[in-house]
Amino acid sequence: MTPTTNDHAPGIYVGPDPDDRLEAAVREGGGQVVGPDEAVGVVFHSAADDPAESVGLVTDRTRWVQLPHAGVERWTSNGLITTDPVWTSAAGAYGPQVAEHAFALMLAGARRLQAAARAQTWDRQPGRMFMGSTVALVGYGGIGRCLLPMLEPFHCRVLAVTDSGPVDGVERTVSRSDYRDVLPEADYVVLLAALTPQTQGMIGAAELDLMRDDAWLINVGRGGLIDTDALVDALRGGRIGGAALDVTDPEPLPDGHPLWTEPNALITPHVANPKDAHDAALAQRVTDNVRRFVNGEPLLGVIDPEAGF
Ligand SMILES: NC(=O)C1=CN([C@@H]2O[C@H](COP(=O)(O)OP(=O)(O)OC[C@H]3O[C@@H](n4cnc5c(N)ncnc54)[C@H](O)[C@@H]3O)[C@@H](O)[C@H]2O)C=CC1
Ligand SMILES: O=C(O)C(=O)COP(=O)(O)O
Repeated sequence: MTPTTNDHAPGIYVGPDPDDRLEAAVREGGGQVVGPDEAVGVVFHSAADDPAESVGLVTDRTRWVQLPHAGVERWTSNGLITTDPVWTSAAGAYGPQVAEHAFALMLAGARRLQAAARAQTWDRQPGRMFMGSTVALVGYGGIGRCLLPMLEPFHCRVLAVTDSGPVDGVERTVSRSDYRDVLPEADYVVLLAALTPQTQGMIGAAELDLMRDDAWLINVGRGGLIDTDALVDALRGGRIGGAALDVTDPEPLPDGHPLWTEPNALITPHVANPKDAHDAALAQRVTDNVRRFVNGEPLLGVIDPEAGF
């Protein structure tokens, strides 16, 4: 650890294990790296996987805690998030890589890549064009904002579910409580919402029935947004076109689970945020937020304990 020369820089603890890259990110933002007892800021890196254990590192001196995840349901559901100290997530920081993965899953569904990869025989069943599709973005946060411009060259008609008002470049915006309205229209329903008590199981049997029978359900948010048993039934009954999921419930998806073998299901094992891209984006978020903390400016990704994200 290189000692900082500025004694007035706020003390930030990076833990629970040392992490050279994040310590460098703290110094880059104008903080100094200190032990947990002296720290006014705490930065947890991706190894901080046990909320209950990690929360013991937050002390009476702590004024700010940075989590490494965009989705923080494991922390909010334990009631560990407060407004004092303020807690921040990495919401939005992983937008480019996760949006790219969501885009890949849509194209794979359109072009039947999951079927071709499994076929092992010259079975010439064509896919379809993605160009000109109707895409519903269910949740419009950091990932949604990165996905929208990727759809533009494909001349997609985009519907967005958000309570933040009309979105530029989107044909129609509906409020969160009306999200079911977009389901019958979409060729691709893309789940990008945080997992909260309101969004848990938001896609169940009734919502799958609202979807077109050739529509694909894409999930890069959290597995718990979908009722998995209802999805398996809908796929078996041909009630939707297919499902491409980077996140599942349960997760990890156990070997032998029906989703592994459903012909129109495509599973990637929570890899939308590759490690190199994750680490670089988290370091940048830490630098940005330390700089804001030093300057008394609003932090990025402040978690609302009531809303759950
Ligand atoms: N597959 C992966 O590797 C990754 C998954 N994620 C997941 O994606 C989620 C979104 O990430 P970001 O866009 O960065 O976070 P974000 O916090 O910027 O966006 C979350 C969005 O959820 C929306 N939302 C909340 N309640 C809703 C409701 N009832 N109906 C519709 N939308 C609702 C919010 O309006 C917000 O726009 C995260 O919460 C996380 O669970 C994030 C990063 C990587
Ligand atoms: O940040 C998130 O919410 C993610 O899903 C990214 O993956 P992780 O939870 O860091 O393994």
